[in-house]
Amino acid sequence: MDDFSSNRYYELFSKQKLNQYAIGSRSYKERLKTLNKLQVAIEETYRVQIQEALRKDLGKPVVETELTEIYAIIGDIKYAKKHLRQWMRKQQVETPLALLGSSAYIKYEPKGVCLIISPWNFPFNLTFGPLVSAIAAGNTVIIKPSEMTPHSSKIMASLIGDVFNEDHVALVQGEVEVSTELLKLPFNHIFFTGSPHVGKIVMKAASQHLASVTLELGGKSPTIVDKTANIDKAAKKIMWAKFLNCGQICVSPDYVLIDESVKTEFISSCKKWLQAFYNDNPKASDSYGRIVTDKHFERLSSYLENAKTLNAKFEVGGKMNRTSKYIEPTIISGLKPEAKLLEDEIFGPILPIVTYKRLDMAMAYINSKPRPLALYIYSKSKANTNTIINSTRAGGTCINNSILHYTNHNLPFGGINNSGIGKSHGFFGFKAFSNERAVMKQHTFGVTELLFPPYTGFKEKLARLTVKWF
Ligand SMILES: NC(=O)c1ccc[n+]([C@@H]2O[C@H](COP(=O)([O-])OP(=O)(O)OC[C@H]3O[C@@H](n4cnc5c(N)ncnc54)[C@H](O)[C@@H]3O)[C@@H](O)[C@H]2O)c1
Repeated sequence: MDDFSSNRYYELFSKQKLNQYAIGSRSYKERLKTLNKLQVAIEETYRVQIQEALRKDLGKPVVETELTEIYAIIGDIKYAKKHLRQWMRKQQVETPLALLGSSAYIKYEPKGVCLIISPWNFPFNLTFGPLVSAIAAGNTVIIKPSEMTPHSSKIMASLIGDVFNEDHVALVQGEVEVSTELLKLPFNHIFFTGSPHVGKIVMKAASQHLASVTLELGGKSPTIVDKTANIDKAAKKIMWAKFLNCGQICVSPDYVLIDESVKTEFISSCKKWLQAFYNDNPKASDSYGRIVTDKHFERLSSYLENAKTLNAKFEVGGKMNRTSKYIEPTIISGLKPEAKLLEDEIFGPILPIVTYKRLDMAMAYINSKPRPLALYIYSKSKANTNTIINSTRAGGTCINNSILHYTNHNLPFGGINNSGIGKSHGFFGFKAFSNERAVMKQHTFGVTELLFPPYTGFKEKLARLTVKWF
């Protein structure tokens, strides 16, 4: 249901604006208490409701919900709780000789009133993940989840209402108009997760108030499989990663670039693993999801039509059912460069296979496209792996696996240019929602005072000395 009223948003925003200093000055222990409250609500009170909502919105199997939504958020909360005291501490920095008699530190202070706009593919994970960073950093927050997963949004609204006062954290539901109205408000920081297309709209709106932004976007994440790779293991991991959440993951392997000499072996291993994962019948399998909306189903089926028109080879799958929004795990080779599957981010259970003759050709292909969020490498060769990493650019990379770099809280998560701006997770998320305030304190007489006007010949010599020696 749309919660659409610009006055209501202005009121909410104003309440949070007034309250931000009280929230921001809460102690470590108080922030910890808030994180604990959120953890209990997710882990205990709402756990079953979260599972049910995701089953209704995305046909998500319970195991996937547990791992990719509940475990992911609880992991974020636990990590933040473990490190928060240290993150909140003043970070002392060195003092250069020229500033003798002073000391300095960095204070991570809350940015203020923040907006989180989240997508539908992991509705809980991608809403609560940034929220954990935002509240750990001491901000107030307005959240706008995706309209495409209404059951999840409803549960999140209820959970947020239970845990927070609305002058600290509030959730508003609705479609594009709601985001548009919210984006008119002078937020201190906007954290957006979604498509590059909408990311540009968000950045433009943010520029009106010079709000800082974190943009977690998408794009085509390539997977290179070279001829030294363990082909069977690579196929197993890629089949898992590609068809998890029906391919509707920002870091899903979008397409495979494979040495032409190992393509046949790879495809036959892929077939074997798909049969094993889904008992040779994904449609009847509890382990396989569905496409989120009719619109996305139509988009994906148009890609398959386009591939057929261009005489591509369907190595696996291709069957669809409009009513249940089912698309079979599908692998396609022999695509012409102009195929839609090689142009748009797929975000669905279709895997194009592109062959290369030489590794440098694979890298040139990747570098001819916008910079990806993730680049995966399957190889036993250290030299090949290093060459690929050094000759390409990507938000993140996983070697001999896919997706899992996302789950390590010690790594920054985010894209580069078209795939995103800024980083999240762990300390990087805390930093995204903090202003790094530079504080310098003069204790005694400062050397710089010797250089105050009037500028005598002695001071000129002193200035030269400073440039030379300090
Ligand atoms: N980098 C990441 O962490 C990450 C994670 C998940 C998804 N994604 C990306 O998100 C995309 C899929 O998600 P989606 O379809 O929900 O993305 P989307 O960009 O269509 O929507 C994301 C959010 O923006 C809002 N929105 C849509 N149009 C808007 C507009 N014109 N103005 C303001 N707000 C608007 C939506 O209501 C939703 O809440 C893919 O590109 C995927 O790669 C990125």
